Amino acid sequence: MILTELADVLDSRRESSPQTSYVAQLLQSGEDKILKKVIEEAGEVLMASKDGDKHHLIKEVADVWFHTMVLLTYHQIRVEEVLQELQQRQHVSGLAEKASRQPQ
Ligand SMILES: N=c1c2ncn([C@@H]3O[C@H](COP(=O)(O)OP(=O)(O)OP(=O)(O)O)[C@@H](O)[C@H]3O)c2ncn1[C@@H]1O[C@H](COP(=O)(O)O)[C@@H](O)[C@H]1O
Repeated sequence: MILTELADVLDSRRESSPQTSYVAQLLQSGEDKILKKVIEEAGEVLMASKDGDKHHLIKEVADVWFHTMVLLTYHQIRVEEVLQELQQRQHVSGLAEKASRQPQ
């Protein structure tokens, strides 16, 4: 799956030179620089959503996903842990399911 493959590449960049790798550059710049990129890209998602160009929005969401994955790599958290969290929520929540359990 693309997210786990990307996570493997990001992990491998821990050892890379910042001169040849954007990810190594970010990881070595530290948490604040990575957080700044996440916030910056989230702002760009907002603008892309408002401008009504779906292709632009797709690109900006990809940028946010990518930079949040760099943040996970920085904290040595695997993307599978986030995927697992989302998967668990499928069984936990759901307004429709809650409504179906309410007495009529
Ligand atoms: N998915 C991406 C990806 N998306 C965006 N970017 C880079 O993110 C950077 C930031 O984009 P911006 O538009 O914000 O550019 P900027 O404002 O000049 O950047 P800053 O100076 O603020 O950091 C650009 O340099 C893009 O090339 C990415 N760089 C890498 N990847 C993936 O990460 C892998 C490893 O990359 P390297 O570490 O560079 O080999 C690659 O194989 C790709 O799969």
